[in-house]
Amino acid sequence: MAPASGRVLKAGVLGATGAVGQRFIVLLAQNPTFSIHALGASERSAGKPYAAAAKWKMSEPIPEAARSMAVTVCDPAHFGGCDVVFSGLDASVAGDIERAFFSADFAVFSNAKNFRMEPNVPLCVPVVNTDHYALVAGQRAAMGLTRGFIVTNANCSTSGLVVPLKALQDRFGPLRRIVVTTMQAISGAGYPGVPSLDIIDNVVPLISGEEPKMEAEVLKILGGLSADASACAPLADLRVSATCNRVPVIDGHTECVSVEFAAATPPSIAEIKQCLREYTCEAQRLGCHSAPAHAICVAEEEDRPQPRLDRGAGNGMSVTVGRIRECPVFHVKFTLLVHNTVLGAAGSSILNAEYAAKKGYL
Ligand SMILES: NC(=O)C1=CN([C@@H]2O[C@H](COP(=O)(O)OP(=O)(O)OC[C@H]3O[C@@H](n4cnc5c(N)ncnc54)[C@H](OP(=O)(O)O)[C@@H]3O)[C@@H](O)[C@H]2O)C=CC1
Ligand SMILES: N[C@@H](CC(=O)OP(=O)(O)O)C(=O)O
Repeated sequence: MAPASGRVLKAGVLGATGAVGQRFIVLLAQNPTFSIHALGASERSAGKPYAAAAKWKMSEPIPEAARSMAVTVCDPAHFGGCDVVFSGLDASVAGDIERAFFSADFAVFSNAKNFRMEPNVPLCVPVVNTDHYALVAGQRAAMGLTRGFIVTNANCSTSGLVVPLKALQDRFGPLRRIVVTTMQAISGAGYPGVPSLDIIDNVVPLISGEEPKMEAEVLKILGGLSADASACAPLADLRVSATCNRVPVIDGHTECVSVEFAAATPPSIAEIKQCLREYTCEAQRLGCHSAPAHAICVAEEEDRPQPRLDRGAGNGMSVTVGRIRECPVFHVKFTLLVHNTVLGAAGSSILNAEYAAKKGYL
């Protein structure tokens, strides 16, 4: 995809050495819209070549474009010339560092939780709610910025969940109640993450802070904006209950979902499957490079989706939905799979930035 400006955009990556940062490097090195221009991490990594600073965990080799680039601290002064800055920073430092970058007029695309629930910050899953970019104008006006803004992407489990929910909401009207139980991969906890003695041969029924995040983020993403587009307007009538578990899978979060529609007569299972198959989004229609051909892949096999078999769907940008069947308590239940570091993290940030480029925000 050529950006609106027709030139390749220079990208900086904050937190470039971490689990999400490494995924950014792999994806950006293959992306025609961006070139890798600057890499930032902590004082521990600063001054080292990227290959020495990152404990590389991707199955792809370290891209040549980044291998010998020097890592710097995350100071805007080191990111001059960047058209866009992607953040895979640890949440303990992301707030102050990301604020410093957008205050310095950089366009920031963040994976961290710190700004997600700010009313004037788009919490954008790029195959779901790119209409929330309308908030950017007010953000710039409020802060006196000309080029800078911040767009966040969602928690990795939220990112998968909202895709089929958006398709169902658009076609069949408001949803009333959602119950979701996740089985989340260990890469979601970053590196070194969960100790091996905790996770091998085991399931851990707690991911601290995850459940309230999911429950709140869904309402913001599926909601609208205020009439003057200055703030988001989260859904008020949808109730979401999440239970989150850590399982011994490397990549790919699996989620069991039950949905109740607000309508008295719910759609049939056949109508629901057709709706999910037919779902398309604006990023696809604009021809953004990272937009998957199918935002939702409907699996007909009775034992799918599975993380090892389905996490690569759409290069990690599709959500696979299977086991779609009637729910004796709510209306429908299904199982979905999302690649947590692609659509659930770096891939969404990159598609968000491709969308921003197409729409003239960059
Ligand atoms: N993993 C996932 O599936 C998802 C993660 N996220 C979010 O993305 C972010 C990154 O997660 P993840 O990659 O898993 O985490 P990691 O712990 O693997 O990586 C954290 C990164 O932050 C850097 N960092 C830590 N402290 C500092 C500091 N003081 N100054 C500058 N940089 C610092 C680290 O650099 P160094 O190597 O030098 O220490 C590293 O690059 C988090 O906010 C996380 O919540 C969101 C969705 C999904
Ligand atoms: N907590 C998620 C990953 C993550 O970091 O999410 P968040 O950015 O919402 O804190 C997981 O462990 O799988």
